[in-house]
Amino acid sequence: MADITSLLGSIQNIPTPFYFYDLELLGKSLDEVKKHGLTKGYKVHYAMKANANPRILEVIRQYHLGADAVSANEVKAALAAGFPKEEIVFAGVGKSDEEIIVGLSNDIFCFNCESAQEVEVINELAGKMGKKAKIALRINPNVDAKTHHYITTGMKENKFGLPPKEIDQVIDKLPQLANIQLTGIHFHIGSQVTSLESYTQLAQRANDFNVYFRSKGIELQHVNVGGGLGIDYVEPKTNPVPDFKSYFEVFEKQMKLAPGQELHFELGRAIVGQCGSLISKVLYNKEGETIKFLIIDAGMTELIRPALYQAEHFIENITSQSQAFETYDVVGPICESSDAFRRGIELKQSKRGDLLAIRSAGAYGEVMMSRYNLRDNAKTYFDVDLG
Ligand SMILES: Cc1ncc(COP(=O)(O)O)c(C=O)c1O
Ligand SMILES: N[C@@H](CCCC[NH3+])C(=O)O
Repeated sequence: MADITSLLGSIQNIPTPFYFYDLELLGKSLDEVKKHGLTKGYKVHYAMKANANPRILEVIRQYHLGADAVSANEVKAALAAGFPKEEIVFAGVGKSDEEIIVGLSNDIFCFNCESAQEVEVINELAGKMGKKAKIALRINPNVDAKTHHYITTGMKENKFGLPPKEIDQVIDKLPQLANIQLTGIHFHIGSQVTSLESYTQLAQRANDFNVYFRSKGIELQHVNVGGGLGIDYVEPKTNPVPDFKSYFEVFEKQMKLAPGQELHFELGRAIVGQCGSLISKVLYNKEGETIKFLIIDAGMTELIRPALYQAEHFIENITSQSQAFETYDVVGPICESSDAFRRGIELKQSKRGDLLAIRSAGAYGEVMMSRYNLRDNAKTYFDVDLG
């Protein structure tokens, strides 16, 4: 495996902090997606919001995944990376008219719609352009994803998906919407989901809705069960590839599709999460009354997940020669108290100049960087270019 620890000789002069991507590991995850998902005839649209680095997109495209975009710019980035237009889904709770027009002009596969009003707006814009837009309705399945409350999306009352009362409203209106073709239904229960039981419930709810639409005379071409499969943030080195086999098996066992109906997925984090590490240098050791701080040169500007969701990423000192361990709070340089990566963790004794690897940073890392404090964006490096 082309991990950063085998490339230390090549990275000594790279300015920190930087993102390091292990494309070999990315390939291993994609091999599993292919083996347990694609070969069963499932369509997987990669959720680009997790990581839209062009090199990452290029690798993912080689495995013939489609793209799940949530902005016009993501649609454009998918096209630029070579994803065929008929394999691009455009999702998102608040698509602007301009963004919808980008999707329509490019004849993308489908818009995942999240309100009755959005369906009408797409119909109107498509009409003006002389097009027929394919849509899927995102339905709120009311399934508890048992994940952080900031990233659970499928419960009864939240901004995502159609509230149940709007489903019939859309179905009843369909005959008047001449520029809309309803081709599917869509669900997504949340992110970093580790309970397969939640997916079993989702599959059962998806079956119920599938039957309901058929009872209304609507033959759906696809059922999209979203993404959200979680990764192991605690022991990323033991479990570098998520258990795609068990994940896809849940749907294989549970889904009752009509003949010819396709099953679609939108995975992001599970595909790219473990292949990225944020590499940062120790700037200072500071001793409080009881706490030993390691002040490092990466902060919430490079990886916001700990500050935003109290997420805990595995951290290791990859250059220390010491055999002794110490307990540290690893904190960033930003003027915010929440700018802390981990508190009270054991690391090899660390000193100014040592390099730390913050693991599992391939998803929602680089894409969520900010320039707060006018910091420069971290650059990205790939295993295949080093060593
Ligand atoms: C609608 C939708 N689809 C797919 C995803 C991808 O999720 P994940 O990266 O957790 O697989 C998300 C993000 O949670 C989402 O909101
Ligand atoms: N950005 C979040 C997840 C949100 C997923 C997008 N719907 C994270 O880092 O975990």
